[in-house]
Amino acid sequence: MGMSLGPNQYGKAEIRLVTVDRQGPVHHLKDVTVSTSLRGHLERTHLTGDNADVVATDTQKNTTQAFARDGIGEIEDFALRLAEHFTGSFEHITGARMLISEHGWNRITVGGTPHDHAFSRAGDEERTTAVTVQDGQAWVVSGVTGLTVLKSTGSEFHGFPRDRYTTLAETDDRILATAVTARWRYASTTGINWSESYDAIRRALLETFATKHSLSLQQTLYAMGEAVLEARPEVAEIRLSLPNKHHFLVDLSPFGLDNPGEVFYAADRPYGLIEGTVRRDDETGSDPGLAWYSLPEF
Ligand SMILES: O=c1[nH]c(=O)c2[nH]c(=O)[nH]c2[nH]1
Repeated sequence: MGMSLGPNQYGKAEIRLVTVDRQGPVHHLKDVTVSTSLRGHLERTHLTGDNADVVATDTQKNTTQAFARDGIGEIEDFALRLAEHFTGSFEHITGARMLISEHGWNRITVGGTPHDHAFSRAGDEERTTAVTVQDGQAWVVSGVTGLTVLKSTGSEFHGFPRDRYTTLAETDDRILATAVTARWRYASTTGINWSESYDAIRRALLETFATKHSLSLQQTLYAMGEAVLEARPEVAEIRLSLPNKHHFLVDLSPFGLDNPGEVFYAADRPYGLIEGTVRRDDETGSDPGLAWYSLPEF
């Protein structure tokens, strides 16, 4: 039977890395998880077990740790540094994908003052980036995940088709809640202030979720993506994955009580999952298939 090796990559997954900038009395903390993947001419190890072209995953981990010695900086820059190092240093490694998620820490406030070196974890929200370098070209797809939001009114859902299996009541006032996963592809990989861009995109997502009167989570998804593209010219396209965190009105009638939108059951499963892309008409862009390949949750 004829066969050959198809697309493949390998690396070290979920390297946990915490750095402390202790140059002054006020320490700065960075907490990231890095996954490295290398691609290239790797037929030999797969077909014969000859490892002459294999940069060990242990070496990838060590390199990541060593590169953090003088600080990680912006996760996008750190990922680009690593990807360019691996592709530039080994002839048979022609591509690299670095995934980084950054976990937030807040300073503990003591008597109203932020403490110099004590922190509390910021919760489930993470800032993410996926940097791909392939044959000298680079793509940056950054994002946010675990951004959990809820609005207690300003959401309706009605007008959907009814068949013999439809039981859902139409509503003109419901809770809308989701945990936003967003990933956006930057049109360029240089000259961007990554943090400023991230903060502005996050703000646009939140403000639109809050202010857009919702007739469906799909409509809200599109409006959130549109707001980001309108506000940020550096973003070529954005993808959103929005689990509909259903809040069901509890039937209090067995207790002789009405329930005018006061008491809800927050179901965790199953959940609706609304996903979509918003892109510019004139965006021909780079190779999105490549840049999105193997991203978790898509
Ligand atoms: O915003 C929504 N979109 C749907 O597609 C859907 N389906 C459903 O049961 N509830 C909802 N809500």
